[in-house]
Amino acid sequence: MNIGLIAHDSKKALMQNFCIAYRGILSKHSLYATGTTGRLIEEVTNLKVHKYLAGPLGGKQQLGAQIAQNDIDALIFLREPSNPKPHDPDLNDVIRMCDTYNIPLATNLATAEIIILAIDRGDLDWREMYR
Ligand SMILES: O=C(CO)COP(=O)(O)O
Repeated sequence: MNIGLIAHDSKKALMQNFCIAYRGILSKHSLYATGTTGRLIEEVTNLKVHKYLAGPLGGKQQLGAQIAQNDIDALIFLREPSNPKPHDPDLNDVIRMCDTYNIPLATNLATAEIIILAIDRGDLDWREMYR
C-alpha cells in the first residue's frame, strides 16, 4: 500500500510517536510525506519515507497530485483543529481529493490507528483492484 503522511506543526511529535509505535506495520508499505513531516519521521524511526517539498512550498500539491492519480491508498493527516493556517485551503484540497477518489483519510490519532490496523489486516487490499 502507498500511505500518505502529513502533520501540522503542533501534531508533528504525535506523528513521530505514531510512526514509532507502528513502524513494524509501516515498514511493509511505501510512505509518502510532505517534506518536514517526512524528515521528522525519518529522524526518529528507521523508516524510509519519500519526501515531497515542504507543505507550504508545494508538498501538499505534490501529494494531492499523487492522490489524483489514485496512487495513494490511505492518508493520515494529523491536523490542528484550531488556529487555521494561511495555507489551509491547500489542505482542504487534499481532503477533497480523498473524498473524490474514495481514499481512507484519518485526521486524528484514533482514526489513524484504525486505518493502520485495517491495512495490516488486509482490509484495504481491495484498493489494488482499482489502481
Ligand atoms: O504544511 C503542512 C501542514 O501545515 C505539512 O507540511 P510539512 O510536513 O512540510 O510541514
